[in-house]
Amino acid sequence: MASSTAPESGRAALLKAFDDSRTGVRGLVESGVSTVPDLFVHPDPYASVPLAPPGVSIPVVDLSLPAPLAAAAAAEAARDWGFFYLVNHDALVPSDYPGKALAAVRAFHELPAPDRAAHYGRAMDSGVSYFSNVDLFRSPAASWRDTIQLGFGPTRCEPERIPPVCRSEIVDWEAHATAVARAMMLLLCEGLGLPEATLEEASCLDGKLMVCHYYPVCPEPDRTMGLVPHSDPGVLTVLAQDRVGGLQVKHTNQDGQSYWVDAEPVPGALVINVGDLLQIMSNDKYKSVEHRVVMNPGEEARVSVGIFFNPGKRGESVFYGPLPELATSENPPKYRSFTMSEFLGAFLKRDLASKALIEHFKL
Ligand SMILES: O=C(O)CCC(=O)C(=O)O
Ligand SMILES: [Fe+2]
Repeated sequence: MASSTAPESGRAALLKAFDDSRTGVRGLVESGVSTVPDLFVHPDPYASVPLAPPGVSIPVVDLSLPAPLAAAAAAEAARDWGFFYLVNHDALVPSDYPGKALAAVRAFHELPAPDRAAHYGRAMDSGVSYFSNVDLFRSPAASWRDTIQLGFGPTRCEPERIPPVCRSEIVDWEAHATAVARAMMLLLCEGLGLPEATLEEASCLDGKLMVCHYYPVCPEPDRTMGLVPHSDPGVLTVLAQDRVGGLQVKHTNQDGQSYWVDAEPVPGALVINVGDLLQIMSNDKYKSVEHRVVMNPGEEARVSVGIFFNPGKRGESVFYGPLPELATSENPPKYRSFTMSEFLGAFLKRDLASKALIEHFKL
């Protein structure tokens, strides 16, 4: 591997060779790497912001509470943390999910290399792709992660393109997670004093991208990251994680101190988070916050499945911005309006890191 001072062209050639291997980071591990290759080395990945003191945790929203109480809890969590655990969602999610989907995704990523390689590629024409690092050719350092990505709206992927080993579980989970997202959007609207169908009527359940991540075991966990700090661009994310752990959420407390809080796996809990578009639509009432995935030092690879919910209406005459009810003369709009093609274009131009997307639309 090239040293970190290798000329840019050397790095580009190494990235291409890695991508051409078609087997992802899991393939590197299978080939027996005992160090993190330079392409994946992040300079001082864990330096900037300290870890939270023990006992600090993201809030919990209990769906078995009466609706007004659950709405108040969701609104408070979305305002103060941008993240929460959702528990007691058994009216919406069968008890064998999301476990069945997580196990099926693991089974895909642990298929023999040639079977995975057959699916590898970055094109999303069929709505399904398997690759390592969505921003591989744009980011300063690659991360220790492989992903199956699937579009479920506004155009739905061709189900027969989903690898058979995880096909039915992924399709089932998409339906269950959508039921959860609908319930969350109702609560979050209620928490803003809006008619409960406001977000759904703005088509926010109709654009869906699913990411099925696999974070292989890492020989030098302190030198790389699973996923760099970023905020999610969409409206709302529903995330299921297995029991390995590694997700961290940045939180600033009332004294203005920022730290990373472990979103440890909680059995029976989903993780829900606010995306940049919901921060914009809520005119900053709700916050989209940075999160990242650190490498776990253990002997087990981590699996997570996220679904990003976005507006499905993409026409050039459909504009998104602060909801009119929330942008008043006392509380003027903090963002300008834009079409989804402008929004997604701005998102695709950057690497994953930073919250620059929201700044781009700030008034
Ligand atoms: O793997 C995780 O826990 C987080 C994934 C995530 O933040 C993302 O895909 O945007
Ligand atoms: Fe994320």
